[in-house]
Amino acid sequence: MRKIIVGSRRSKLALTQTNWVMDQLKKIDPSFEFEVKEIVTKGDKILDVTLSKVGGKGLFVKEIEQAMLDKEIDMAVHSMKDMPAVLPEGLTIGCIPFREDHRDALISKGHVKLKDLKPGAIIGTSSLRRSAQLLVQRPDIEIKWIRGNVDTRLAKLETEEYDAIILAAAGLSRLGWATDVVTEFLDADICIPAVGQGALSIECREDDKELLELFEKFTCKKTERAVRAERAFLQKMEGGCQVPIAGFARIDDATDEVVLNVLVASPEGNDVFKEELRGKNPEELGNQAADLLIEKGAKDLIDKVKRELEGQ
Ligand SMILES: NCc1[nH]cc(CCC(=O)O)c1CC(=O)O
Repeated sequence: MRKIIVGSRRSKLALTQTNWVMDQLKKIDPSFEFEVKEIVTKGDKILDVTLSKVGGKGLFVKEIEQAMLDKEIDMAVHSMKDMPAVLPEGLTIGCIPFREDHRDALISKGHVKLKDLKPGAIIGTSSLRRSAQLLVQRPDIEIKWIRGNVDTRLAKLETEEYDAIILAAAGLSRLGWATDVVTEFLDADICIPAVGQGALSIECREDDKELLELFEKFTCKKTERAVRAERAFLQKMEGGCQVPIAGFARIDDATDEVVLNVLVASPEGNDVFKEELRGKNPEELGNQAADLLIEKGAKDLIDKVKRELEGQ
């Protein structure tokens, strides 16, 4: 019997996801034992600054990865969308389980839909991706940054001046919120999700054969293929948090192709580069999608936003 130490952030969402994965793995092979080790990451300590200004995605993941390399922990469960495009040497995403809801959800006071919100309505989000795409639909609304975990944000909708907030549907359901809190699920034609949104990433050391063998039985091949296309796109696009970038792929069962929707936009939603591509090979498709956006001018946009940030 091998005891696996599972590193997790201390947030309710992280612990819920981690415990769920541990239960599932235990069911698949009862000869493994699992124990959680909580790790407080930099991203959890910084609560009052926009994430993009303090170093983006990696913040939630880096310290957990270091603990894995140091063998203090054996594996970790992350929200796929929090994973940087490139992993440190020696670690691998050993398992991508079945992805449930990939969509963003609008939650508004009085259940008013996006198209019916009054002009000047205040929407809470701290995601450039969400704000840019909302502004494309509704240039007359106002975006106000909001921070905190999912439950905190829902509380702020009640107590602060927000008319609506946007959250990932997957996070809500994992935390036990019934779908009726959601006013409107936003489909990819309105708001393309973040790369990996709704999916989980189970990370371990590359040479941990035993765990990798176990993970194989918990992998969802379709989700894995889709996420590989999304992440290839992300990597090629060099997307940090500074520029709104979105990518979502699904499998078309009729043709067995990966269908990838991607977007790069200016923060205000004035310039939008958006494409849908299909193909058999996920990595090729992701690269192709990035090349296409770059050719259309998305790279200039990214460089411009980077220069503006550096000049600040
Ligand atoms: N930004 C933080 C974050 N990281 C993962 C989720 C949960 C959903 C998911 O796994 O994609 C959330 C909450 C949210 O965006 O509403």
